[in-house]
Amino acid sequence: MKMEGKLVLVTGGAGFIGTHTVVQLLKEGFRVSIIDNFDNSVEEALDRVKEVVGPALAAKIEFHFVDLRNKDDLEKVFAKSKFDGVIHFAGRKAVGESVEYPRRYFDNNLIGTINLYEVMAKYNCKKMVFSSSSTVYGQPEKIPCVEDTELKAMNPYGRTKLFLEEIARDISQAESDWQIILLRYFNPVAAHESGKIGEDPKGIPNNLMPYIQQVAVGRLPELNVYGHDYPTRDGTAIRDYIHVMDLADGHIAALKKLFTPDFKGCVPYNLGTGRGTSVLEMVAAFEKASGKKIPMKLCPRRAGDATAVYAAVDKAAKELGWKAKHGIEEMCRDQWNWASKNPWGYQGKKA
Ligand SMILES: NC(=O)c1ccc[n+]([C@@H]2O[C@H](COP(=O)([O-])OP(=O)(O)OC[C@H]3O[C@@H](n4cnc5c(N)ncnc54)[C@H](O)[C@@H]3O)[C@@H](O)[C@H]2O)c1
Ligand SMILES: O=c1ccn([C@@H]2O[C@H](COP(=O)(O)OP(=O)(O)O[C@H]3O[C@H](CO)[C@H](O)[C@H](O)[C@H]3O)[C@@H](O)[C@H]2O)c(=O)[nH]1
Repeated sequence: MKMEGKLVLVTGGAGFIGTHTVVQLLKEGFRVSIIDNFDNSVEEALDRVKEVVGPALAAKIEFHFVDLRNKDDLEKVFAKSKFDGVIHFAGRKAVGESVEYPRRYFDNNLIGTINLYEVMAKYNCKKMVFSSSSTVYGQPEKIPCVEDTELKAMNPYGRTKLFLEEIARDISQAESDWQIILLRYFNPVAAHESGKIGEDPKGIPNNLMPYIQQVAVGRLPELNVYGHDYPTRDGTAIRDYIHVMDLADGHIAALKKLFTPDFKGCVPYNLGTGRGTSVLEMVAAFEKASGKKIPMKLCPRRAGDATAVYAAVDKAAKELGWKAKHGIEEMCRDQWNWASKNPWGYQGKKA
């Protein structure tokens, strides 16, 4: 299907998954309009995206410094351009922070998204790809997680994703002209093969791969392994890590699906590999890819962590024609390529 020239609004386009998806959208022929407030990102990330795609495709990007919670600013963006669809990444995503500051999460994730739906409706733009998360499966009783199992939130961040899924379902039930795809990401890792863009968390990382990366480059002394008494093959917890470029391609597949005449309503899809990897296996793969030793400390379990989570991948394969291509070795290779070229992230080491 020809996507040439279609204009997509990407909220949170300066963030980790957003930057990688913008690269793939441009390569696919889309024009891209980005909204971001740099709450968890920096302008340099967008300059790097332009470097990666080159000047001809870079000319197809426009950027709006807008906070989704400001509905008037959001309206101005919609008043200027007619969008063919929206990919909605913008939001806060740290579980621990959400437990400590729940209102921050309800304010940003809920109000921002509700504003977006209101303005999309007003400007008759009704195709949406929404960033959901495997967090909506809670502590899954059955793995692999299939899309139509009962959903459960374990913390305020997870609750915002669950509420926003429910809101999407309600809207599409009441107004049949909406077409919405909910993408439930498993554990996104790695970086673009160029090593020019990647994940650059502010402060001490919460997630495993950015933490390992910072140990490897000497920013942190050792990795705390949270839990070594899980009923798994080596005692550490199991997750479904997915290369961010596969994830980006999953968004292209979802967007294309929204442009097919037969697509109706609001449909969830898992984006994972279907394969589980333990913490120790991930560390070993990273050590091999980087040639760096990762010192580790075995620690008690982290509150709220599930033993094992991985995706059922058949639905996305069958209905979106999408499958993850990269394995753990390639994920670690590309993570290290980004880390070794940018040990202190986009902005270098602060004096
Ligand atoms: N990375 C993961 O592990 C993961 C897993 C599952 C789901 N998700 C979801 O995917 C989405 C993208 O995640 P990411 O890892 O790229 O996060 P990220 O923090 O790197 O990117 C989010 C971007 O949104 C922007 N933003 C936040 N609030 C905004 C607002 N009110 N207005 C405008 N811009 C705003 C931030 O500045 C940032 O650039 C999020 O919704 C997240 O919850 C991420
Ligand atoms: O320093 C660390 C960080 C993590 N882990 C372990 O590594 C595994 C993965 O942890 P992450 O924090 O990287 O990922 P989670 O699966 O806990 O959760 C992340 O991915 C989910 C999607 O599956 C949700 O989106 C959630 O919001 C997001 O934080 C867990 O067993 C965790 O205990 C460590 O041992 N040490």
